[in-house]
Amino acid sequence: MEKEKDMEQQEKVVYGRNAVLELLLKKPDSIEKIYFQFNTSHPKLKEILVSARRQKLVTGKARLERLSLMAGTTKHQGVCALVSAVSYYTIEEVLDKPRNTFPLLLILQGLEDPHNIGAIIRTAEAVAADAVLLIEGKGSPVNATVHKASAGALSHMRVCKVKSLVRCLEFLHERKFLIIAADMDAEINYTDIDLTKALAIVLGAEGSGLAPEAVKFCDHTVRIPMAGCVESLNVSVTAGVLLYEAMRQRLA
Ligand SMILES: C[S@@+](CC[C@H](N)C(=O)[O-])C[C@H]1O[C@@H](n2cnc3c(N)ncnc32)[C@H](O)[C@@H]1O
Repeated sequence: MEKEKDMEQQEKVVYGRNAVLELLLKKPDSIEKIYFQFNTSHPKLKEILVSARRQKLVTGKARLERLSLMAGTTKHQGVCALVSAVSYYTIEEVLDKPRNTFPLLLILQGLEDPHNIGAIIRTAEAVAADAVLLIEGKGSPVNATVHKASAGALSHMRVCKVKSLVRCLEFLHERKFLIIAADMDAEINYTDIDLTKALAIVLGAEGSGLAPEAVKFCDHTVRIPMAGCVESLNVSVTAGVLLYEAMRQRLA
């Protein structure tokens, strides 16, 4: 209970019809969830609901009262938005000011578990990667659990939210990036690839794995060999192995 309360305090709540609508129109990327009081028929609430559904923002009403209390008011006018504290970057912004001569990017393709995302951001920061990219509308948003699991790394690591995986990969190809996708069934061993040039690593989701378009638009799929009985590694462990191999090669 204490832990849950602590997590909630790291989240920001925006309440009221005009404020939420404004946010939906101007900064929809910053919204994690919108909570409604469905028994109201105010036209602006309907407008918010339609827009929220169009933008695939999950809605619910269970926590509305609690959120409005956190916001310090009960005058929520029937709607509250939970806003992430993270400011997302564009890939162009990242590449205009790269951290590395040959940038190193991680693309998380719809990861559902915020603990994994946080752990990956932590490792990405440990190797001074340039950015972690998320796909809009796929997987978990950057929420309080991600913040916590990143152990502060989120304040240093740039996070981008891209609209389309395919367009992102095409863009990176144009910028001469080598794109590899981590796949336990791949033929190429991850140590057999030169990871020293501009590099983007695509990681698949915990349950569904890599999307076919990730495989189609990457240069290589690579495997981390496994000797035991399990079918795959945890995705954050995969990220750690690949990022440290990239760092090892770059420092050699
Ligand atoms: C838990 S796995 C996904 C397992 C999923 N059930 C499947 O069938 O693809 C999550 C992601 O971690 C990466 N991964 C896990 N084990 C790997 C390995 N041995 N080699 C390369 N990538 C791996 C892949 O990107 C995979 O999509």
